[in-house]
Amino acid sequence: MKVGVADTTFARVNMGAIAINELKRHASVAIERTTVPGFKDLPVACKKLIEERGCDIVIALGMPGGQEKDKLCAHEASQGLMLAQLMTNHHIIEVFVHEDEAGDDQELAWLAERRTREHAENAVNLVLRPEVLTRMAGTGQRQGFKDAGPARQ
Ligand SMILES: Cc1nc2c(=O)[nH]c(=O)nc-2n(C[C@H](O)[C@H](O)[C@H](O)CO)c1C
Repeated sequence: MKVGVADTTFARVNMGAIAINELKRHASVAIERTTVPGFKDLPVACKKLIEERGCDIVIALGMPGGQEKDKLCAHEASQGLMLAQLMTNHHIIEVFVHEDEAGDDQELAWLAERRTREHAENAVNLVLRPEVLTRMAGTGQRQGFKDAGPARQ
């Protein structure tokens, strides 16, 4: 199995390094990494990781800033990532941590690390152990902040 890790220089946390560290904790996988300036550059970077570097799945790591134009661009980048998935028929796990989700730098660093680690584990499970995800169906998992948990009647 080969996992692609695509991250950005715009992000204020080294999310790529965290993802690689977490991937190695869960499986013996080959890893291909690429770093681009910002999240709008991620879709083609992910497509190239799949088509040219043979990745089975890619983790796309980005950090939208707090301004309105950043949020609009994040939506566009997200659509690009979905298109890249459909064009390649491979999963690209989008891990975006919005700067304004956190109250301060410390919480931003914590959130980026938690969300990245949890999604790195999801990526391994999606390809190698899909039954693990099926066992967690409907359990209200969240990546980063606390899980929502299952709804009760
Ligand atoms: C407005 C803007 N906001 C962000 C952002 O919040 N996060 C991010 O990663 N990148 C941003 N960028 C840069 C674009 O994603 C891209 O790198 C440039 O437009 C060059 O293609 C832009 C242009």
